[in-house]
Amino acid sequence: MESSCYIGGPGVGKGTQCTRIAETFGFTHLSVGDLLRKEISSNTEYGAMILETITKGKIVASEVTVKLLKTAIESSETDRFLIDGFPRSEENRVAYEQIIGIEPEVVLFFDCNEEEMLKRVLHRNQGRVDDNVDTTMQRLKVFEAYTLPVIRYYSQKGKLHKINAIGTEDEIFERVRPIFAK
Ligand SMILES: Nc1ncnc2c1ncn2[C@@H]1O[C@H](COP(=O)(O)OP(=O)(O)OP(=O)(O)O)[C@@H](O)[C@H]1O
Ligand SMILES: O=c1ccn([C@@H]2O[C@H](COP(=O)(O)O)[C@@H](O)[C@H]2O)c(=O)[nH]1
Ligand SMILES: [Mg+2]
Repeated sequence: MESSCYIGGPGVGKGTQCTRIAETFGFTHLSVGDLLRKEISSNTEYGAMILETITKGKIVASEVTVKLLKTAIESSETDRFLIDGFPRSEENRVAYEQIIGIEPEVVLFFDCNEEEMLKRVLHRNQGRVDDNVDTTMQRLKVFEAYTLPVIRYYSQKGKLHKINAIGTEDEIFERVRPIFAK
């Protein structure tokens, strides 16, 4: 199995770029946020807890997210994955590595200022419960407190690619392309 992870603040453009990377380089795109939203819309045992956590901009317990990821990976016919929006905390990272049993080959960190991220979230228009100022401010705090340590970890391991996420979608994709076009 081959995998790469994509992290960055709210609305920075992870999903947008992941879609293009997956299409261009033949990966299966797994968005952990989408897996969680599916649990809400399917009213599963975790649905209510996930809705509350997402609405507050907090991080869902690793046991739930890793379980969802494991099921998605095991039910896929491919073995090349692109994991969008995960790991969001050191706890997530350790749980993933223990349960799935491997580390991602590369980790992309999309970097952008908070003002632009907020603007992108508020213009998204997809009816997401977390696309509002209060939740986004909370998500930015969670990102600093819990996700930055993950970024530091992968940077120390030499796996991190920091991508400047300011510019057009095409410009950003051209910054990503050389990582995979080997
Ligand atoms: N380079 C860009 N410039 C301007 N807007 C962009 C850019 N890339 C993506 N967007 C837009 O910003 C919004 C957020 O993008 P996207 O959903 O890809 O972000 P995300 O990082 O996955 O966010 P989240 O973590 O909240 O899921 C979307 O409306 C998208 O069309
Ligand atoms: O690993 C994860 C991924 C997501 N969440 C929760 O979902 C929302 C939205 O996630 P997106 O990746 O931006 O779609 C996020 O704010 C978290 O509340 C999570 O807990 N763990
Ligand atoms: Mg997304």
